[in-house]
Amino acid sequence: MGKFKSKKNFKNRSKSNGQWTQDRVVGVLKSNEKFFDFYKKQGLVPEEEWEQFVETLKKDLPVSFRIQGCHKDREILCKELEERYIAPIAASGDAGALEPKPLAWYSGAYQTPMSRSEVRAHPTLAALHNFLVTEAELGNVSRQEAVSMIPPLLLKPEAHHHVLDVCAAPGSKTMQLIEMQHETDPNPSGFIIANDVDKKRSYLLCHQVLKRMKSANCVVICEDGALMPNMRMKDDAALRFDRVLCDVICSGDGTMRKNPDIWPKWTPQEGLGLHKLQLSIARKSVQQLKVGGLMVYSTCSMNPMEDEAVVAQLLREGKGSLRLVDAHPRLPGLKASRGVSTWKVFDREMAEYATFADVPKEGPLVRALTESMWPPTEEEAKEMNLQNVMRLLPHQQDTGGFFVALIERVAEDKEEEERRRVEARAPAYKRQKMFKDEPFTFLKKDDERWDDLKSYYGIDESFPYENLFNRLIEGDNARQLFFVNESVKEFILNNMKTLSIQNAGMKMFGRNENKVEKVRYRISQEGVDTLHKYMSKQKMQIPKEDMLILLRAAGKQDDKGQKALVDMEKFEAKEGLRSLKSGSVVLYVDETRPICAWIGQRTAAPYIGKEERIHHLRLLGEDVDSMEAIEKTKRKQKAMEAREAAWAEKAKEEEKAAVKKEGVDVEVEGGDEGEGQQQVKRMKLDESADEELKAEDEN
Ligand SMILES: C[S@@+](CC[C@H](N)C(=O)[O-])C[C@H]1O[C@@H](n2cnc3c(N)ncnc32)[C@H](O)[C@@H]1O
Repeated sequence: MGKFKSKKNFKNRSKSNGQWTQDRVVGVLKSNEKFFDFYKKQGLVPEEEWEQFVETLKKDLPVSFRIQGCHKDREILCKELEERYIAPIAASGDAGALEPKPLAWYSGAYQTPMSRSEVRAHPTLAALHNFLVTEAELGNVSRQEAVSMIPPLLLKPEAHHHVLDVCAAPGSKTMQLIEMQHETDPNPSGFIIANDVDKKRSYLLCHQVLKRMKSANCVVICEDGALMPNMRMKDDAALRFDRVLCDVICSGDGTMRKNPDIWPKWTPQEGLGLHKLQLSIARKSVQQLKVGGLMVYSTCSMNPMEDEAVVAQLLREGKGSLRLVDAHPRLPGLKASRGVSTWKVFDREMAEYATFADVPKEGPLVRALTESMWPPTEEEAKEMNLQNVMRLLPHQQDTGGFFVALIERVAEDKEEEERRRVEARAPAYKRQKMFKDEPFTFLKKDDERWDDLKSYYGIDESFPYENLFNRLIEGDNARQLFFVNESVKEFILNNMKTLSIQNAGMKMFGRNENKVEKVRYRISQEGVDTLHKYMSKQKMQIPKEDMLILLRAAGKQDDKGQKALVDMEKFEAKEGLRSLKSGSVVLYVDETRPICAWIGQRTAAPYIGKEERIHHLRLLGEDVDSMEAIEKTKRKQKAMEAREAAWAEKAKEEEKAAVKKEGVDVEVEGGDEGEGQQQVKRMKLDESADEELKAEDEN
């Protein structure tokens, strides 16, 4: 349906009242008769709102974002955003440039009616866009779809809570949960277990969530949420969670504004096909909840098959142990429809089946459909209170479509308890996972590495060094040391034999490759905020002007393309700096904002990434617009090169496939592909997948 062959036909845009509308984008016709028929018949959208519903779905998704709730410089960032980036847009008088406005229901969150590509391309919004990109890379800003911010807000995790995020990648909600745990306590005693069944996506959680959030209380695991092994804490005590987020895989018909290719593909079959999987993930997830604990079940689909039908079956199976909490009063200012207790079941061709008994007993349908897909009886509906859930329709506040249910466990699930008791009696080897990961080795009391670090950096005895770990049995040679809080350590030690734990916490030290230095590890910027408070050596306050010299130079390169080192003579504090040992140091103007650096006898250089450098310069009052513009150009160039390389690779593959098809044995230039070439190819494919996931993560 609706695919256009020529690129010329791709765009058919018009602009009215300062708002873009699009009927077709990148070859996709934004229309689908089955979709319209299905949603009209479900009656989820009031008749008088139908036109507006459809019109909104056809528009590109507006850009929304929020400033990290627990960031120590949140107020400065909010002020910068308001005064430096938003106010000029409002003052520009440009009718096509619409400034972001605060969301009524979430402090620190904003939305502009403009789409991502419009914001990126509009000159008046260029500085804002660059600000968002830099700060999002550091986790200080989250470029997250507005409705996707709702589940963590309903869960409201507290600092001491144990939280499980069952389907976590790419991780925007995990980041929000981590943030919320840190809002009342900078060192929360609880933890967040972020899980995803997909290995690659769980790596993404490690690379983006753990790295960006710099938190000691998050663990990434890779398990099937529908078969999640039971988890334990000290003394073999069963681990039950205070909060569970079950943001399941879904048909995503609420994301059509962002993913227009869903339009032609959509049929009722998508929802039917996912219902069983969603139910099995949700069923296992709700079993992880302690009495009094809360679970959010959410989807970015508006289809009752994936939404109310799953929730209703959970309640039915819960036999009174679960209660549906009214989510609506918890977020005043948010417009949402209430859930429904009746809906219709259609097959792929839109044939309706009034009851499960009406499904033909022969043929594929009887295997595909289950009784749980049908609405509850009147009697059941009275008990279930499905009106308590939220359905967010795109036209209600110019967002994507979304569904959220807030479920409380009010009593133990007796059958589940019995299952767990039987399982606990099984011999330990039967409970172990099939594949072994690198073990987590925590530093011990007599660990030489700790003595080394303690004396070199003057780290106070009160620092919980036994919460540092590496991923090798013979730890002495480990490349990195990570730091976690006490409860994460307990979790890892009690579950690493049965769970596939990918990584945890923040990187605090990286191995020193420079043989001249007298210490094995240098300090990593990710861990410096936590560590520097315990340090008495290799740390120094410097004047603001010195810090500016250091950070400005960090972006420059010398003639040979090497990072430029700053001549020590340029610093006002040169005498003090020379009194430190050559190597890894922590420098600051204001002690709340330390940065890692390296000093030698004659030169110095910061040990931080480019975004971190821009961020620190911004906080020191420097105008960073031109630096961010340069970074944007570099990103564009890199993306273009990656695209060209991918096309070249694809063309080569196609050529090879065509030749093979003709039965001709061709010799690839330079001979057969060796293992090395194949490995490079695999790495390239991995990188391009990473880029795709990254793009998905950024709205
Ligand atoms: C809607 S996305 C989650 C989005 C995420 N919560 C966020 O806010 O960034 C669904 C995720 O579920 C994962 N998934 C699919 N089946 C799963 C299963 N059986 N167990 C755990 N995760 C699963 C997918 O890999 C996907 O990353």
